[in-house]
Amino acid sequence: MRIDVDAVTVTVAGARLVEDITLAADSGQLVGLVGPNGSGKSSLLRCVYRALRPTAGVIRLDGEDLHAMSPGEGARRVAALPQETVGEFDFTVAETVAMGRLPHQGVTARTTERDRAECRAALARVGAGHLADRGFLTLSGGERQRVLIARALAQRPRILVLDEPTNHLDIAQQLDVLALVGGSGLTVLTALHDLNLASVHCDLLYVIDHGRIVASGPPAQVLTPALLAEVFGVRAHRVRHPESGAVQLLFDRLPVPVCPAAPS
Ligand SMILES: Nc1ncnc2c1ncn2[C@@H]1O[C@H](COP(=O)(O)OP(=O)(O)OP(=O)(O)O)[C@@H](O)[C@H]1O
Repeated sequence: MRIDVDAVTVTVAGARLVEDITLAADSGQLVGLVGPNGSGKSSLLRCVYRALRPTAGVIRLDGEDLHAMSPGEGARRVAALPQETVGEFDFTVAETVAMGRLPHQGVTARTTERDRAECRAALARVGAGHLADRGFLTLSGGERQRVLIARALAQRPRILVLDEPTNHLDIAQQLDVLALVGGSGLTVLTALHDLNLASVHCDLLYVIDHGRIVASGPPAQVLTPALLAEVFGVRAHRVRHPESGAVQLLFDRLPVPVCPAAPS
């Protein structure tokens, strides 16, 4: 399923968080959103998983206005892994993943054998089948992250929205999660801070700065030293991965400009 974000602006309490953003992810693409802290990545993603409504602009899924859909219709198409998911209640892992099936259940919310099978399969895909009976709140950060990805997969969406999915994960798990979502066949829109992971795994990158898209394209075209200096304030050296040939980056901090002293 294709997603088109068309001229989306988000204003909250007079603050413009996202300004006139247009981007697209084609069916099956893994599209990365990169940008400094506070640049607006989460705010844009929140619009795509409908935690926020754009102040202007429209988001379309295969041409249909996402925000005109019912909550159930939206949830059968888009699943999300928000940046920080705070669970107050001590559900088991199996119960947590089962919440992903709610959009497929009628008003009775009756769990079927198919729901249970989908949940078991989703947990197995993220290598967390053995955690099914554990309390969610007893899990490590990395285990929680995998369970929440399983919940999103159990939802059987067409589009997956991930906000920093590699947070809390060790390096092997980071690589596994991105390979998993990249090979899922779903259209994936993800915020990522690790530009080297983004370079290897994303088909397309959008760079966001101060709420606006400032560059877009295939990673090797986008991640240039000039752009990284301007947007992130770092000096980047590009090297090629010796086996895959993918662009990888080594960083130095650029000197932070010193503000001239105010006249006394
Ligand atoms: N509800 C809100 N009210 C006011 N300002 C907000 C609100 N939500 C976010 N912001 C501000 O909007 C800006 C963009 O925040 P956002 O979380 O979208 O950035 P981000 O790129 O995801 O950042 P990070 O990489 O640190 O997660 C920040 O300055 C943030 O403080």
